[in-house]
Amino acid sequence: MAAALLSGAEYAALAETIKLPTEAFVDGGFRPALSGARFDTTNPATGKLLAQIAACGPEDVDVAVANAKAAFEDGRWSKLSPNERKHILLRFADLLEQNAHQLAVMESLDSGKPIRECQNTDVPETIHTIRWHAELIDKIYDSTAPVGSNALALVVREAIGVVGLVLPWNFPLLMLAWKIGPSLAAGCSIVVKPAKETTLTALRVAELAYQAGVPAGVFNVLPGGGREVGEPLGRHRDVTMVSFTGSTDTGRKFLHYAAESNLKRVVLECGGKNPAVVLNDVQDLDATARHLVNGAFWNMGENCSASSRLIVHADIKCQLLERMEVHMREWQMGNPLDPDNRLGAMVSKAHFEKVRSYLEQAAAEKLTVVYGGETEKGIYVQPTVIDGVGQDSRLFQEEIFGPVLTVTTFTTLEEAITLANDSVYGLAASVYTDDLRNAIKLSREIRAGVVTVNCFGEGDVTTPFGGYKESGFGGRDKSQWAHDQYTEIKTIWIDA
Ligand SMILES: NC(=O)C1=CN([C@@H]2O[C@H](COP(=O)(O)OP(=O)(O)OC[C@H]3O[C@@H](n4cnc5c(N)ncnc54)[C@H](O)[C@@H]3O)[C@@H](O)[C@H]2O)C=CC1
Ligand code: BAL
Repeated sequence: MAAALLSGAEYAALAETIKLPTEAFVDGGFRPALSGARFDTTNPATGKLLAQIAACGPEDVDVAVANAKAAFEDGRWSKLSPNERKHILLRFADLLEQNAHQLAVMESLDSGKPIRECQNTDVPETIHTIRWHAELIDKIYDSTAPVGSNALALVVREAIGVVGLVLPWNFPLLMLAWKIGPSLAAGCSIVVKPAKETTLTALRVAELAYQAGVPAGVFNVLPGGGREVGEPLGRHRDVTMVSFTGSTDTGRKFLHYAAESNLKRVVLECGGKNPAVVLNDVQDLDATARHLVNGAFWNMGENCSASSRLIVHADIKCQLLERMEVHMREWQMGNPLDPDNRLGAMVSKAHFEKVRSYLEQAAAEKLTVVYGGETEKGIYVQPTVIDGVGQDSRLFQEEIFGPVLTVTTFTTLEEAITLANDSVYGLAASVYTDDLRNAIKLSREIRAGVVTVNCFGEGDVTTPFGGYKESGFGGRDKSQWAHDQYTEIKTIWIDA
């Protein structure tokens, strides 16, 4: 359950009093980068300096991985019984819950996300994810193979070893949870590399895990850049697996790092350009409009599964856009610490400029801006709907990762399927129809890892999340399938 929202004044007061973590977390304690280097982290909504954070490098990766490996090999975590790990992780979830307001404020300050989302979604989902994987771990059975009576063949799962978890900035807490939940439950030791833009909550979470009883060396966090920390982790020979969420371009690099080092397992959760297909049989246009607005603009569209391409039957486009406009008026934008706001700031000036460049591209292509289209204060982007976007437009093909929804029309179901699948990505899709046969056909024919019908979402912790095509590689986050990522399968054959 989410903790109750505070008032804007209470959040502002809390923001002033929180002691922000600034050091790397290695071997159970905070320590500066070995080089002594630091980088500035600012509040994107105000541009004000929040903290100067340890800027780790390859030498810090070596130390953290050595500690993680020592912890894995001596078994202080990996060889505890699943039940023992479960109890520590449940204590960890309780500590997260006790610090819910603090974590929500840190997340909002660091990323520009609206506090109401941090408090109502990111923090409670993070806690729920840790609890769910903790509860799962002592309920997964190993197997016996169907061999003859002269032997016993066991198929057992074992933790994969030292895992590098490389994170994006759009859901700093939740992506951390999706990866630490199953990896810690399985018994792995982990080295987390948060995005440089959003480091704070990962550091605090590691401290809370240690306080809950996760032993020193098991959960390490190294702030720093992709080149300085991400690449050395990806290339380290003692790292047996990397789980990554971020852009497809960077994901590709981890495959190179693995190929050029120790063939570590690589799991990638990358970009998306997700279609929302609306058929003209849909009865409840208002509910459809509400879901579409949520799908496109939740988290400012900084979401790999955002419904960013509306593919709508030509007959109902105008009515649908009118209904959507009504809902969009409810999405107030501004100070992320004001709980009335549903849209906050873009995560960084650089990302703001990227999103703005697509608004300029729309103008260059002479596309019709139906709603929004403006920026505010050099860091906010209005929720924007752009009509008449053809398949060849960059706006149709490229991941904008901002609050920009393109609109394209179709007249036949086959045309809708072709448009939906016309993407290098295949992460998520939504279909809106009251015809069950059409719902089944579209759900089956759209090449995406998650398809929602008459709603937008990513399922919950019980359902796997990951993509087809260039959206993903190697495994799934969430659900019992996430455990597959972090475990090896071993055969033990015993002759009679
Ligand atoms: N799938 C998703 O959820 C995300 C997608 N993106 C997409 O990527 C675009 C660019 O955002 P970025 O922050 O630049 O994403 P990114 O993919 O570069 O960053 C993700 C993580 O990879 C690390 N990294 C970056 N370069 C690396 C390298 N050469 N070797 C190892 N690690 C490296 C980063 O420090 C960060 O921790 C966004 O505009 C968006 O389109 C960004 C974040 C999340
Ligand atoms: N929406 C959760 C996955 C992601 O955006 O990275």
